[in-house]
Amino acid sequence: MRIDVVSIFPEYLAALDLSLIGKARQDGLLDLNVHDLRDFTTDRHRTVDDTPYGGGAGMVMKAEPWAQALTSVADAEEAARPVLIVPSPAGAVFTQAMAYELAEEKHLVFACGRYEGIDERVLEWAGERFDVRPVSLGDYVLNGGEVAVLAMVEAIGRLVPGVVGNPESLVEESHSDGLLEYPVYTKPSSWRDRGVPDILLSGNHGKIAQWRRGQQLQRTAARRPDLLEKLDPTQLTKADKAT
Ligand SMILES: Nc1cc(-c2ccc3ccn(Cc4ccc(CN5CCCCC5)cc4)c3c2)n[nH]1
Repeated sequence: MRIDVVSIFPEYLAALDLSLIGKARQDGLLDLNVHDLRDFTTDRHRTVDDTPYGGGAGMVMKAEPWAQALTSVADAEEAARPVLIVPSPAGAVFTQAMAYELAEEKHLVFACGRYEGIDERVLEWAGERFDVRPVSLGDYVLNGGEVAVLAMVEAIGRLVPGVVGNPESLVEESHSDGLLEYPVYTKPSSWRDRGVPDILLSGNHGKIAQWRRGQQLQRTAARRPDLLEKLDPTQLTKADKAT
């Protein structure tokens, strides 16, 4: 998978050189390229913003540097129509389902806005060449798109085959079955007078799986009842309903 990120703060994305995603880049599993939007300006001051039409606070990102940058990255990979993900408070909320879907794509391009956002005409213009997706990380306002891109690249990248050593660990995670995950414990078995649930020390894997499922349901009911509402009834077994 090829990923291109365009930002006026390319150093913000340095964290993607580390750990799993960094190793995947070295292994050639992820071809991740970060670009400085200012490299696509033509004036001496490398201007990327200007005042908003209609007034209002702050500045808006100019369209032309984005058009130059996006054309350059689209040409870099002849793969089918790249997906252009534009972090925005006004986007569809990013979910694990979206991460799975995007992990199948050949070419992802992330446009990191700053200031008060990007001139809307860029998203309209990009529609010819890209599958344009405004995406929100959640219902809170960040100062720009970079933090959202770090989160999304990590969530998507770890689903690309070979990136996570043991694919087993991708199966039982939160949200992959529509529920929150169960609690985990490790040695010592007694820590500051706190023990580990006996069932986990029993070696009875059937009962352990049952207990873990019960914990998922209890946690989800307590912390995210909205997820329970969304559950497809076929995803709940008879035993679940007895919990
Ligand atoms: N999930 C999530 C993603 C983002 C995100 C993503 C991308 C950018 C680019 C800039 N910002 C900062 C910003 C966004 C909005 C405003 C308010 N708004 C501006 C337009 C006119 C009306 C009022 C102010 C500043 C961004 C914020 N935040 N949260």
